[in-house]
Amino acid sequence: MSRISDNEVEFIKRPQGQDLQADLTLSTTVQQIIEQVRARGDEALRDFSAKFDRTVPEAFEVSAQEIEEALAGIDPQTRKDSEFAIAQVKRFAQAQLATMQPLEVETLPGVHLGHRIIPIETVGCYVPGGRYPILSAPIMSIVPAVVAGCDNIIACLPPGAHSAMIAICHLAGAHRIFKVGGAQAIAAMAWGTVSIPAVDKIVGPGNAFVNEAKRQVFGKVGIDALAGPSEIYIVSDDSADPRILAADLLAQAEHDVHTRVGMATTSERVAQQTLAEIERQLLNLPTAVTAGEAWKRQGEIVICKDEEQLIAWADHIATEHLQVHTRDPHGTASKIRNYGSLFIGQNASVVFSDKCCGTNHTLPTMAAARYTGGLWVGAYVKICTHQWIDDHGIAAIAAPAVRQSRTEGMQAHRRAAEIRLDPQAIDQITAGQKD
Ligand SMILES: NC(=O)c1ccc[n+]([C@@H]2O[C@H](COP(=O)([O-])OP(=O)(O)OC[C@H]3O[C@@H](n4cnc5c(N)ncnc54)[C@H](O)[C@@H]3O)[C@@H](O)[C@H]2O)c1
Ligand SMILES: N[C@H](CO)Cc1c[nH]c[nH+]1
Ligand SMILES: [Zn+2]
Repeated sequence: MSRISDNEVEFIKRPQGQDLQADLTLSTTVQQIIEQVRARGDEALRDFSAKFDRTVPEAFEVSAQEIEEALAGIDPQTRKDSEFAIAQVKRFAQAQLATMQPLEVETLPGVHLGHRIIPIETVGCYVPGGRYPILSAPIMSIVPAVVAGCDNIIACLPPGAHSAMIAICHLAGAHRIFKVGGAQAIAAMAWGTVSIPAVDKIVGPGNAFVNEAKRQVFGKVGIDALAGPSEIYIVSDDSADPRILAADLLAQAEHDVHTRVGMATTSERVAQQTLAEIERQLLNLPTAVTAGEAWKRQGEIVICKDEEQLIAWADHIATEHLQVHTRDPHGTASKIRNYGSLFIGQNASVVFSDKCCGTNHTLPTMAAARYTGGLWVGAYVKICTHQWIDDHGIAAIAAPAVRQSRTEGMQAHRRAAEIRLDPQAIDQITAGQKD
């Protein structure tokens, strides 16, 4: 098992930012938003939209005419590129779904067990708005729901979102689209309001408010995972190109000042050159205000003594995106356990998954990659078991069930098993004459 601590590696740059998710007021703020939406429905949604989005839509649901206008307004090349991305995400989701098979197996003579793959009926896809209109975001949440065969696919996006985002929600296959963002959108989809239907499961990334709301409504509805501010980590040796490393780190840093970006390397030279290269590239990066702040607050470069330590450190970080830039990237990659998605070799930049190669870009952050992968078609289906048992099966399993129930003092359980074992005695068993 890989356990490693900060003092075992050498920090060339340490992150200085505080963890936004650890902000205690966040939990209380979100709890109040959820309570208000639950109690006052659409009225609360209007209040929170005015407060946090500075705009209150006339109707929360996007009308057929608004969809037509959004489709008419989208730049033709942007539409083509979005359709390309939809096709790639669909192709990969279909291939992944094909790996999930229904099961029928006879585990003992007469004991027939199985499972079915059942699409979730109603899903709510949160589409983040904010700093950039991320055109691939609706695709990543909606397309796998279509592939899974969900009956009702609801999309929520902040009221200020670019109209192209509405067009892409529609092209991706959303059945209904609503202009409501943040924690209030999550509360609305969990509890339902007059305008917004309650869903069975909520998926999709978002800011700290969105994620905290998903955490708090979990149980009332299912959630995919907590996918917060983007993260990238790179493991490298001295074969890596610091210009490429810096470009890939800054690509994710431009998302948000909370983006966590970092690199571990076995090469002191690569570490120092990447540090210098980041400062150089920031000088002419149009989004340097955000990317530079993210790098200042969250940026990290560490030196590991060998590949074994590099791998242990990567598992410790459990980042959303892990790029591997070593001489034998497949060899290194095969030894790593904790990541949201793995980018093997110099060509596999995170940007391709972000936009259009077909893997889902909604991935676990904040080290959730220790226990989950990212959003995928499997998140939109339930694997539900069933069983049927013939007389041979009863002979094999009823006696142990009777004995265990008796040992546990669960007499009603014992009777239910016993009447299968001895059907002629059902009246005596249920009358308590065989207790
Ligand atoms: N992990 C992933 O897969 C992934 C994918 C895409 C985007 N992201 C991340 O999603 C995030 C998107 O964040 P965003 O903010 O741009 O969009 P968002 O849609 O998540 O949040 C915007 C909403 O937050 C609410 N809000 C704003 N200020 C608030 C406040 N003070 N109190 C309560 N609510 C408030 C508003 O209602 C607004 O509609 C980014 O951090 C990005 O990195 C992650
Ligand atoms: N990197 C984001 C997920 O963390 C997704 C994205 C889309 N476009 C750009 N970035
Ligand atoms: Zn990105």
